[in-house]
Amino acid sequence: MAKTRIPVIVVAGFLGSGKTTLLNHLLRNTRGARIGVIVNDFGSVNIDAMMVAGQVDSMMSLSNGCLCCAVDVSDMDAMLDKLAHRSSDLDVIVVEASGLAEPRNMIRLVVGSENEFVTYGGLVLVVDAVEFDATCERHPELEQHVALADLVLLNKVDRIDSDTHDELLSRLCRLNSRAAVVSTEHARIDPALLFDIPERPGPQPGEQLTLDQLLYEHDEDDHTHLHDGYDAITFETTDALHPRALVDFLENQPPGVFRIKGYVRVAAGLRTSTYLVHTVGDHIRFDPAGRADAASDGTRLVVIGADLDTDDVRDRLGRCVATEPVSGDAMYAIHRFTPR
Ligand SMILES: Nc1nc2c(ncn2[C@@H]2O[C@H](COP(=O)(O)OP(=O)(O)OP(=O)(O)O)[C@@H](O)[C@H]2O)c(=O)[nH]1
Repeated sequence: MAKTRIPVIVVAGFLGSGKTTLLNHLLRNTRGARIGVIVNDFGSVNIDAMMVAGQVDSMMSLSNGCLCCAVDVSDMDAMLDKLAHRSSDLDVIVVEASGLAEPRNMIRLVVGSENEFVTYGGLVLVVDAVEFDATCERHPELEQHVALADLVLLNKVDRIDSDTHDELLSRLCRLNSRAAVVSTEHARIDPALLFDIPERPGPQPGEQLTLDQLLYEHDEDDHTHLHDGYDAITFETTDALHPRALVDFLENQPPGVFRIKGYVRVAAGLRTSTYLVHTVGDHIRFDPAGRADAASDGTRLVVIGADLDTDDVRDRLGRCVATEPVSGDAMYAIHRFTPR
């Protein structure tokens, strides 16, 4: 089967909002995922320690200038090419934009990449809960950045009261009703919300825990559970789905959804086909599933997000099941989102 493309996640946020804190948190809680990192400079990321512990698998840094201003698509491609190639075993690449970067430019660099082994994995915007109002006054473009985000981390909620918290949540929701908003302290978010956690075998009895596992368990002891802020809903059916109904669901996702992934079996004309589907925010991708794929005899989708209405998500997906014969050209709805 073709190599799965490596998602490239852009992390943006105004100066001091907590981007580096998020990156360090993800690197300490990789849960076995292999992470490649592109940052402006490694000054504040504890890269040496991470390297020694085997937490960071590959890194690229732009030591002078701002990633978004100084880099054009070919520069970004040169960095991505070093991380993502045929023999790369990375699960995800995280690009940390500098605090003044324009997220739209960063997205353009990733989406415009000609590297065939990567796919855009979404924009994570870190918002400083304490400074949001003041920053918006000085830099109104911050509101547009919120509108672009696929996942908003409302960070530093330890420093605001619950009324302010509620107000901020509704304001962010007004600015972007589509994105999942997760409130965090010190950017502690479950990495599973951002990237797939690989199913690699855990330590056998008598085996030592890796530093990753030790760090992860340590975090779990000290703080609220990382997965408190989000839901993962699984939808399974052996009935084939209607391609147009499915695409309509994916293009008009329920509020709070951040990612959708899994296998779908769709029917059109006399054919049923199975695809691997992956969405993050507005970005939808269908890859034909290989024949030998064990999961290819039905639909199994996982919908991940914050404050999801489980019944609504299941009902809407249930309504995607094809109840009548579907015309063959309905498959074009999906072909719009298959790789060239
Ligand atoms: N109280 C509190 N402090 C936080 C939280 N998250 C981050 N900080 C602190 O805020 C400061 C800025 O965090 P960084 O992660 O460096 O922010 P950044 O977005 O990478 O900053 P730039 O690189 O300057 O854009 C640091 O001192 C962090 O320790 C939080 O949730 N609560």
